[in-house]
Amino acid sequence: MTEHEGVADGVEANTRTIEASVVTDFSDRMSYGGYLDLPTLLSAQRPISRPEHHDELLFIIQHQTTELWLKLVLHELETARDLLRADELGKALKAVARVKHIQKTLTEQWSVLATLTPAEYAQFRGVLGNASGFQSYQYRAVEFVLGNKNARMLQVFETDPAASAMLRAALETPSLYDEFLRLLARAGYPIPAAILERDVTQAWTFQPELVPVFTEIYQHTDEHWAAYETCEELVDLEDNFQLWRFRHLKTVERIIGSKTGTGGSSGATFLKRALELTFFPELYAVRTEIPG
Ligand code: HEM
Ligand SMILES: N[C@@H](CC(=O)c1ccccc1NC=O)C(=O)O
Repeated sequence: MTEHEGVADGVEANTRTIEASVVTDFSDRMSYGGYLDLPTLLSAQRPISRPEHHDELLFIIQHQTTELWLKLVLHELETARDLLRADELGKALKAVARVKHIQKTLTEQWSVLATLTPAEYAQFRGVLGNASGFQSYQYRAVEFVLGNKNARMLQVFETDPAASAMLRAALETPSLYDEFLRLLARAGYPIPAAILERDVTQAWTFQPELVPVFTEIYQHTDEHWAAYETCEELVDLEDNFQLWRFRHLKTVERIIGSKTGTGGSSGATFLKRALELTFFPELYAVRTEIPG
């Protein structure tokens, strides 16, 4: 046993001796909480139910952690898109790999919220008014970067100039898929000019002329390895995105059944329709074309 400032510690006391070299004076130094701005972060959970409902904190933290991860997803996808524009394919794939791990974390995270029962949620759902995840501008920006553009989604942000400006920029910027196709064209792949010059503010729709291009890539993978690998990474992104949507739907069904949403939609029925949206339809169509 060792003695430290008169307090017994060590193995017997089941405490750890703090080494003398450990820094304790932060009057003039960067600290953990200072660097991370914890006072701001940890004062941003403000339940509004009165009397305060125990489970509202879970609800808030589930959403805030999702928004934090979405901030990083957006940052990485924008970087990946810019790297594709600069013909830096390897670096772009590195960013996509990180996004895939975040998506898995976000999908897993639904199990925490699923511990909220219908009766518990009903006790504070009323205070949410018309607030809804439908108004998540970061979620919408991620959909836009992946190519599912929809100018009508900007309507709900009319009273939020910063969110509107951010989303309008995302709407008007070529998507990750647009930049991949442009990269393929620069590398000599026969991507039709009309696709390369498309109005990038419109939602991507299925382009049958691309399927033979991808079929060639998928049938002769050795000759087209970089393109092939990128295609499969994009399919992973879409697959992961759909899994998140599916878990959202199933969590919603178990908590509010088929009630209408606070955002004004039909609820689960509306969310089910999102499962039919697709980012990279040609990369799924190519599967049908592989002989065998
Ligand atoms: C008790 C938990 C939840 C319920 C009951 C719920 C319910 C709903 C409903 C009914 C909608 C449709 C829009 C509406 O009319 O409100 C919706 C949309 C949405 N929610 Fe949730 N939600 C829950 C948790 C979450 C969480 C934790 C997130 C994470 C940020 C989230 C993100 C979204 C997004 C992004 C949309 C728009 C989806 C789309 O456009 O397809 N939701 N939610
Ligand atoms: N749309 C949900 C409410 C909801 O989940 C929500 C409310 C405020 C802030 C974020 C939310 N999350 C997802 O929609 C509902 O209808 O119960």
